[in-house]
Amino acid sequence: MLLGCIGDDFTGSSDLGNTLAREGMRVVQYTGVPDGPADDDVEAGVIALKTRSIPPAEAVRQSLAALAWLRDQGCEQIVFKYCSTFDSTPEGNIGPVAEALADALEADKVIVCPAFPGTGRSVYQGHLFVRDRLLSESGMESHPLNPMTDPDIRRWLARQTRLEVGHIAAPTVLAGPSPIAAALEAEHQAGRRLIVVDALRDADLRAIGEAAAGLPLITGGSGIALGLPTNFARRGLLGHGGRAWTGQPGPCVALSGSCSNATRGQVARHAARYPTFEVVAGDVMAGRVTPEGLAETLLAAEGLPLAYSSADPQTVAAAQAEFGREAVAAALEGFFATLAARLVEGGVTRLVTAGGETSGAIVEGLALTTLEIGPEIDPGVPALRAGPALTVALKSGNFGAEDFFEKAATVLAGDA
Ligand SMILES: Nc1ncnc2c1ncn2[C@@H]1O[C@H](COP(=O)(O)OP(=O)(O)OP(=O)(O)O)[C@@H](O)[C@H]1O
Ligand SMILES: O=C(O)[C@@H](O)C(=O)CO
Repeated sequence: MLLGCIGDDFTGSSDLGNTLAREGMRVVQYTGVPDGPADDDVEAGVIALKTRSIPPAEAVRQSLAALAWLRDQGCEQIVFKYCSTFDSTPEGNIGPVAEALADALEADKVIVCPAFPGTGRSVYQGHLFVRDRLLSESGMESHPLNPMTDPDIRRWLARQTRLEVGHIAAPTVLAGPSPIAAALEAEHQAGRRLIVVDALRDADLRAIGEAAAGLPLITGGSGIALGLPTNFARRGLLGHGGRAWTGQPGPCVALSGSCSNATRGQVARHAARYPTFEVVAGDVMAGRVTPEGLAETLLAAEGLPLAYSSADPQTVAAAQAEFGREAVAAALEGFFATLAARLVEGGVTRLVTAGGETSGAIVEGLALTTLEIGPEIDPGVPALRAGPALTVALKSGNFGAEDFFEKAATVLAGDA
């Protein structure tokens, strides 16, 4: 294994796997730290953790355990993947995890770059944009778990870490790999170890990737990995891409716990065409709806049924005020995990999930240990094979076109 990756959630990990596979690496995504060694032909291993919204010390512990396994597999470079909208709170977990990994790897120039131009995320003058809006005006300011209220990621990150935060601005990035490498060195000499790097286009990310050849640790969204496979290919270290991926016929169900603007649009579109069932937070908290009962309904439904708890910010805020933010999130995630298990037991062979936390709970609930990365459904979302009779798509909240659920069902079937 050449490249070792640690993702702070499951959808984000498959987003990174998608980028690396598209760029020619043979990639496997693991759920948590594997018990045994990786297969010999794996070139990039992505360990998917669910550390985005847990206490920082626990996120650090799990990330260091992942690092130890990846080093045992021989990885010479590590990527720490977090969200392209920099999902975190003033406590963490991006800063604490990056800092711990940097210490363990003795990394003194650590790139921090959440840019993902393919989905409209760019970093300019240290500020994160989602298309033409600042992060803090993009809808992310009302995220259920980590409201992003400051678009200056240098300032946001500085609240999370003891390390000095540096910056490389767009003019240097546009000048190419050598000036970027020189600027990284200058930031290091100035004592700034976590270095936010501007990036507007894929070409910028490829240049940053080239400048990062040989760095032990790189952090960012999946875009930061765009240029890394070429570094290995140049040295003749890559084989010929992934194994052949095949789709899976059979029943398909979509489950959504994401409350992002994009997912709510996808749910609304889907509801106009297919059987759609709302999971109301208060009903779950009061036990008025059970995963077993809903599974039966979904299994009996025609077409491509969808169950969702996705709701607008006012509805989410009201549920959180009544039951507590963590309690309602845990109850809904547990509900979807059990629901998914009942659906697969009932014969579902294609499962589409929306929302990082939600998808993580479902993958854990189904005890899926390795995921083979398949074709891209929409930017950042690949089809995944989870076992001999199960394919899944784990959609990050804000990703995907309006008809994502339908599109995913088609690609999972191998029909695209
Ligand atoms: N109706 C609701 N009321 C309160 N909380 C909800 C509701 N629906 C979902 N949630 C919780 O909100 C959180 C949504 O996070 P999740 O990561 O699944 O989606 P997302 O943030 O849109 O996706 P991503 O992390 O990929 O951007 C989950 O913990 C979920 O349980
Ligand atoms: O980077 C992103 O936006 C996604 O891969 C993700 O991590 C959302 O959960």
